[in-house]
Order: sequence, then C-alpha cells, then structure tokens
Amino acid sequence: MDGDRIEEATLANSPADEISHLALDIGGSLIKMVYFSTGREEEQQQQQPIGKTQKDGRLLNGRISFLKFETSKINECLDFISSKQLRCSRGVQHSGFPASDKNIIKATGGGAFKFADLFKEKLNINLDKVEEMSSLVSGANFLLKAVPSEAFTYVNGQRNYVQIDHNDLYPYLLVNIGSGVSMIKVDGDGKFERVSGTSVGGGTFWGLGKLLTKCKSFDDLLEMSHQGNNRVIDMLVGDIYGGVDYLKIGLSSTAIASSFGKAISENKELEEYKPEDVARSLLRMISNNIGQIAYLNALRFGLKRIFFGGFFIRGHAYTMDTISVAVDFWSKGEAKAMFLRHEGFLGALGAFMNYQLVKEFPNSNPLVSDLTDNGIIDCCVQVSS
Ligand SMILES: Nc1ncnc2c1ncn2[C@@H]1O[C@H](COP(=O)(O)OP(=O)(O)OP(=O)(O)O)[C@@H](O)[C@H]1O
Ligand SMILES: CC(C)(CO)[C@@H](O)C(=O)NCCC(=O)O
Repeated sequence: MDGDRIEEATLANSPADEISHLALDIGGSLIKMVYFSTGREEEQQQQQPIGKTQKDGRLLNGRISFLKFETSKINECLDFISSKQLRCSRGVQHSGFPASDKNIIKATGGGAFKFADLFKEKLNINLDKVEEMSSLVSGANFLLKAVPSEAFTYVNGQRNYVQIDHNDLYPYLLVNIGSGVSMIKVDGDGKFERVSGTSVGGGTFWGLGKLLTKCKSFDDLLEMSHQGNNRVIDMLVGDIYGGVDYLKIGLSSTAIASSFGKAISENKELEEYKPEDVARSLLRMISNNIGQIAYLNALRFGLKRIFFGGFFIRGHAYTMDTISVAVDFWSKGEAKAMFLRHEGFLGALGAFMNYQLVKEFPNSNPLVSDLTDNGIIDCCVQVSS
C-alpha cells in the first residue's frame, strides 16, 4: 500500500509541480485522491496548447494525478495533504486560482461526513461534500468521454479497448464494486438512478479472505487466488452428476453448483485446505454473484453495456474474467461487461469535476490522449483571471 502511494506520488508530482486543486473520495476501505498540478510558469507559457487567453479566463496545462490510502490509515492522507499545502498555497497565487479555494477540498464518500471534523481540526480544511452517486457518475462519464482507451472488455485473457461513441454512450449500467456494491443506471450527464446494490462486495472478499487465509494484504490475497484451484472447495455440477454435464439446463460438468459446497462432504478442517484454493473460491463466488446481479439489473432496464468500476477489480485478470463470463453466460451473449483503466477513481474524479475547472478534455485536445499508466492524465483547465 505504502509502496503504491510513494511510487505514484513520485511519478505524479515532480518538484516543479504546483498542486492547486485536490478532491477526495473517502470510502469504507480506501481513500482515493485526485489532484491537479501545473508546471512552472515558464513551462506554462511554452506549453499553452491553445495559446490564447479566453474571454472568461485563461487556459492552463496540467496533469490530474491519482493516489490512494487505506481509510484506516487516514493520517497518511492528512500528512500528504499537509506536506503539499505549502506548495499549494504558493501555487494558488502563481496559478491564478482563487485564494478562497485554498482551505476547501471537494470530498465524496461516507468519510466526507465521518471525517469532516478531523480535517478541520488537523488541517483547517473544510470538506465541501459532493454526493457519492453523482460523483461516481460524473467520474465515469468524464473518463468515458475524455480518455481514449479508457474502457475495455476482457475476453479469453485479452483486453480489447472499446472506442466510445459520445453520441451513443447512454444508457449504461455502472457497477461500482467498492466495500459494498452500487448499481447505477446512467442516462446522461447528471441523469442517473441507483437501481440496486449488494453488501456482498470488495469488503466481503477482503474481510472473509483475511479471516480464512490469515493473509496480510489485499494484494497478497489476490495473488493467492491466482495460484489456487477453486475445484478443491467448490462443488461442481460434475461432482453431483457423476462427471457428466447437465445440458438440459445449460450447465456443464465443470460449472460451480455450490460455492464452497465440497467443504461439507469432505469433513476437513480449514487448516487442511490450501489458503490459495480458499482465496480462489472466494474470489470466484463474489465476482460471479456481482456479475449475475449486474446482469439482472441490466435486463430489468434493457441495458446492453455494463461498466464495472471500484477498487475491488484492481485490474485483476481472474476477477475480470469471472465477471465477464458471468455476464456473458447469463445474458447469453447479449450484454457486455466492460472495465475501466481508472476503475477505482470514479468517485474522486467526479468530486474533482465538481470544481468545474476542466474545460478542455475532449479528443480534440491532443494532450488528453497522452494517458500514461502511472496514474496521470494530462489536461488543460480554464481558470478565471
Ligand atoms: N490495497 C488495498 N487495500 C484494501 N482494499 C483494497 C486494496 N486494493 C483493492 N482493495 C479492494 O477494494 C475495495 C475498496 O474499493 P473502493 O475503494 O472502490 O471502495 P470504498 O470507497 O472503500 O467502499 P465504499 O464505496 O463501499 O465505501 C476493498 O474492499 C478491497 O476489496
Ligand atoms: C453504502 C455505500 C453506498 C457506501 O459507499 C456502498 O458501500 C454500497 O453501495 N453498499 C451496498 C449497500 C446495499 O445496497 O445493500
């Protein structure tokens, strides 16, 4: 976790950068941070992509960077902000952002309520709350419209990037798999409805996985699941049907009939199972379940595209594969599961969009297409002069 934070921070924020605006999504498990930083003034002058002052403000080049912290270690996040604030306050004048923004941070997620007093006490910062579902939606819409190659399908171990037609984006189902899962029908910019949710989500995988395998980190649990074999613990159709398929109801002998079902008949203790196999069955059970509920909601509203976000996915091949297969299986190939490269940052990005700074991001701006894998989107924002 620390490694992630430090690595991304170093990459994202060179000494010359000035952080001006920062937004947070403080969730049940993780705090996601998105911030805008500019280069030095000389660089700005050299780089102006459009090179002109707009009637109502000026354009600044910059980059949006992404960081995450564990919510249980919120002090790390406070320390990070506090260390950047010095630079930020110089940057406020330097970049031309209004000074009044200095002590206000846009924040979404439950922690924007829970930790508001802590931010005030420790940093003298007021959290300006942005509603969680609307943040998720504006973050997803921003990424889908602004960032080329943001969305992809995952089929047979292959990522296939999807070109999004801006005129044909809506409606879609957004499934955000955080600690819990929210399912949102999105009909346009700011037009959405949370149609379903489930408490069996990323927190369940991490919580149960930690108890059952004694692993120390989420990434270790994922890695374990990668090594494991779910057939050791899951009861398959073939286990019940003596090795044959049950094709009349569309189930092959290798389909899971009952997640963790073998643990009953085998009469073994937990210690007798390999943690890797437990992790694999757990990941499969939760991913399948989410894929199925997502499909049912897509069916309910006639939606063909389902975008999956949230930090549970973590770009993990087996997770994406299980979700894709579940959606494909239940929809008989009618609905498509799609994933997002900035999966975990939808809410934080949405809260950031609430500053209404980013004016220039469509594909026409060449800087935007320069998305790197280390958590930075170059962009151009418009500020009042
Ligand atoms: N380094 C990590 N530490 C903890 N959980 C992680 C980590 N990486 C991925 N996860 C997974 O991501 C989930 C949290 O995802 P996310 O940050 O999107 O949700 P959240 O905002 O914390 O939750 P909610 O929206 O329900 O409040 C965890 O429950 C876990 O399954
Ligand atoms: C409560 C939230 C929205 C907090 O992010 C999330 O954890 C969630 O959607 N949980 C699922 C709750 C339910 O719909 O059963």
